[in-house]
Amino acid sequence: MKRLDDMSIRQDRLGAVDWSRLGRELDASGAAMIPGLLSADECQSLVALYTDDSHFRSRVVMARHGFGRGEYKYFSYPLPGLIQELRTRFYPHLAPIANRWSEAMGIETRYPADHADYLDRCHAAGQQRPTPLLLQYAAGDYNCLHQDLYGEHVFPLQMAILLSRPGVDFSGGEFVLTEQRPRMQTRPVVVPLQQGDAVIFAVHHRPVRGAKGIYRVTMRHGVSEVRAGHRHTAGIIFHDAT
Ligand SMILES: O=C(O)CCC(=O)C(=O)O
Ligand SMILES: [Fe+2]
Repeated sequence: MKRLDDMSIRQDRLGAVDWSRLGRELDASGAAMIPGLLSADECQSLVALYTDDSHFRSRVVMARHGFGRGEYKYFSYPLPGLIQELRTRFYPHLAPIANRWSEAMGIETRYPADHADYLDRCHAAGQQRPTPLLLQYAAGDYNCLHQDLYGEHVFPLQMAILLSRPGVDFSGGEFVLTEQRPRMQTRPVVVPLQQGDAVIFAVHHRPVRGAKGIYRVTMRHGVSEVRAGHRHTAGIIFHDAT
């Protein structure tokens, strides 16, 4: 297993991401998958970090807060190399989509091209604590539908990466999104992730073009019950927390 700080995502894997497809899928449904973003080795290295508390600022037991069942840990700064790299290298591709969404929804916020500049804005507003996290679920665990909001500043897209193998390490535990449309019933979406696959999705709102113009839908995400085994994920949120 490689040491995480020596790791850097292979250029070809980021180079292989079809950013225009990603943008089209996000515009159409509020979520887009990136198959095979991380190797099995990289996934295992991230899972192995979970038990080493020197990497984390806090641990949350979900049942204590009514969030579901299972637990997660927020990384501390400096982030492990791979997580830092994913966060800074994805952001510039997502900021134009975020800006397009702001404009479509009539929101004034615009996002700078570089993640460091966006973090400066969060930090100046008192959102200084890192939000990337690792989640761990055992049989019977689940994650209630939620939105990862941590203050006034919200970057409207986030990423989750499945680190475990469905059908081998765990069963059940599907990544779920819901979309609540004005005056309509809520639409569910299941994202069929394999180990190393990432999903980019809307944090809380996204614009949808309807017959009478653009309207705003509310998104939530969660995880259905894990039926057997253990499931790990990495979450990358682009705003920091108060
Ligand atoms: O475990 C998952 O797939 C969901 C993780 C999550 O809620 C997040 O990354 O924000
Ligand atoms: Fe989440």
